[in-house]
Amino acid sequence: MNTAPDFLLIDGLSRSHGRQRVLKDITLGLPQGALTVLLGPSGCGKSTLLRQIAGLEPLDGGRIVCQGQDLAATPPERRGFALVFQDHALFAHLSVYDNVAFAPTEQRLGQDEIARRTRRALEALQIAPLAQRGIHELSGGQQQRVAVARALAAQPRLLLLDEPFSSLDPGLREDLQHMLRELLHAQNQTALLVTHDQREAWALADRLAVMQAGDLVQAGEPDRLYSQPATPWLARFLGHRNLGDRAVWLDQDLRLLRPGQPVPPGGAPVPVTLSALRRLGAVCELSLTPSSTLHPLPPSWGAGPPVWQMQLSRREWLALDSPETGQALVLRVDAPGHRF
Ligand SMILES: Nc1ncnc2c1ncn2[C@@H]1O[C@H](COP(=O)(O)OP(=O)(O)OP(=O)(O)O)[C@@H](O)[C@H]1O
Repeated sequence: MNTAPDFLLIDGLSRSHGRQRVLKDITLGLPQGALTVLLGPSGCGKSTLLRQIAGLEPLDGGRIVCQGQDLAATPPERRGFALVFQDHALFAHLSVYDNVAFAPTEQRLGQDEIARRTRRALEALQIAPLAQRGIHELSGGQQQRVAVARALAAQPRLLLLDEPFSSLDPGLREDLQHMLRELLHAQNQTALLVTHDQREAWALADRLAVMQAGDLVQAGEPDRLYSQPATPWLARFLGHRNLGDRAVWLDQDLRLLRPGQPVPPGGAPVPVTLSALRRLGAVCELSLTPSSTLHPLPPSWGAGPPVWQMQLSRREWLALDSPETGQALVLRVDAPGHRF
């Protein structure tokens, strides 16, 4: 659990366009050094909130407090925030390298530090080979990566990212998400990233905030939102589908077996930890302890090779990505001893 004090407090923000209430009394803290992901369907108000934090959109109510200081009178350029919006806004007359080196140079850092930060950001975004190119010689996706690298190299007080990887292919996007997360942590960078892509949110978020139609539905640790969604809408949005009281049968690759499906050959018992499940593309939470294991069923439970049954201490929610559909399946698992 993150106990660091909030770096930024969004306190009761609202915004309307005509009769449409785009933001309804949003309150959210951004912890120092953490990446908070703001997730929600298209049009729910994410970008509006980001723009308000940046100082580019008026507030109809509420306040934004950064390290104890109300930002109402602080113009965007004095906030010390870096923004990556969907239009990139790169310096067209500068090379890729000079775009990324721009902020460290303005900050009058030493030559070595400028070069180090610039190189690190270029490498993280996998654009070092493009360093000497002009901006007009880049694809849209490459420009997007330059924009992210430029913002990272600035090491701002707060990094604001609006759908920063939207133009990229899925494979590259996943690589860059991984690199971004590593670099943000290495820099202890406080950041807020907006996306409507759930995979991106799960890959990146230290904290997750989900919006729906101008409301902040829930914010907190991603696993907590997943296992204890605050509203039925959020449960559905996150992919929960209750399959009822059924036994959970898993093969050694943690694939779900349907009733009656032939049991594949088993392997060694698989220790189940949250991180092991996540590596396998699954999410499991609530009170599954790190020491929980999958045990082979005793032979009396059926002929044939062993399968694994998850031993759980009490009623749990178990969510696994279905390899067939790519959708998350959530199963309610009853206590051991209960025969399904
Ligand atoms: N200048 C404006 N005038 C009128 N309505 C606006 C204006 N800007 C935004 N809106 C409306 O406010 C709502 C929220 O827009 P916003 O861009 O914040 O959503 P979003 O969650 O970021 O969406 P997306 O993921 O599609 O970018 C939308 O219904 C949008 O049409």
